[in-house]
Amino acid sequence: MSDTTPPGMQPHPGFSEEERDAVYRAIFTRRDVRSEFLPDPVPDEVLARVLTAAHHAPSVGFMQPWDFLVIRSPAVKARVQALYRQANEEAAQLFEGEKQATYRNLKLEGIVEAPVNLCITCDRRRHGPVVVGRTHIETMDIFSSVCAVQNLWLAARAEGLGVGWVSIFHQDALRDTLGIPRDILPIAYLCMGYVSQFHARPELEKAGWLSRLPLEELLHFDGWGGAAGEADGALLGALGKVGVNPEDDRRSTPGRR
Ligand SMILES: Cc1cc2c(cc1C)N(C[C@H](O)[C@H](O)[C@H](O)COP(=O)(O)O)c1[nH]c(=O)[nH]c(=O)c1N2
Repeated sequence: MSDTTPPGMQPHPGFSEEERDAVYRAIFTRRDVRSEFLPDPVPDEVLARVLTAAHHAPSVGFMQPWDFLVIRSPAVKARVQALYRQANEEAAQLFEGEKQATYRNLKLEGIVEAPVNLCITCDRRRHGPVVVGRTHIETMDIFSSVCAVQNLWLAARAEGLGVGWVSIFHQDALRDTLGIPRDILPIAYLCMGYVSQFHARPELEKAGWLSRLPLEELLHFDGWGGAAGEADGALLGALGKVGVNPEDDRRSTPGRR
């Protein structure tokens, strides 16, 4: 197979069925984790793999605008958690009545329990003001850093590691606490570690906050609001057959394989 591969090209574009299924399994079983972290340390080889996966994300103009802060110090984590608590109190006030009570019952971070915290940033000036692909939409650098977050999140899931994204912070306060320069944007604060188990469905869905929207209702054909034509019927039929994730919570996937 590789005999005919031209230099600089990959030997074969396809995945075996098993490899393909493993990718989808990582996607469909990835969860935002807040409560199930175990204290077990994350081996450096594993951390190196998920960070390298993040660094191999796509980026506008190959800008690679990210940096990765690896936070393991309990003192730093405690300071970050204090920022979260203050912001979360402000957040709770934004909801009224029963919704506020439900909000207050949600656990929305695992900063101290997770053995590793990561902050992924975006250097908006990396490689100068003109970047291929970012000439008209300036926020493309931010989107690129988010791609790194997603790569890391999926790689972590494949490693049996849970990741929780915490975004309830004043951005400047987070910057100051972590010594991040003013011109660098903190994109994601992530809590990561091995977990006792992964929830089968998003926790916000389990808590009755919101549920997954039907994908069919989010599809538009040949323009915004475009209805499905005859040619689109097979796609709509196929959507219903995609095996995703057991809806049954009892079948939550074990953290370690
Ligand atoms: C940009 C961004 C920001 C946040 C999140 C996600 C993303 C993409 N999520 C996680 C979010 O609640 C979760 O992804 C959804 O509820 C769907 O659940 P699963 O990720 O499928 O488990 C999240 N979760 C949380 O507990 N505290 C938070 O501050 C945030 N912030």
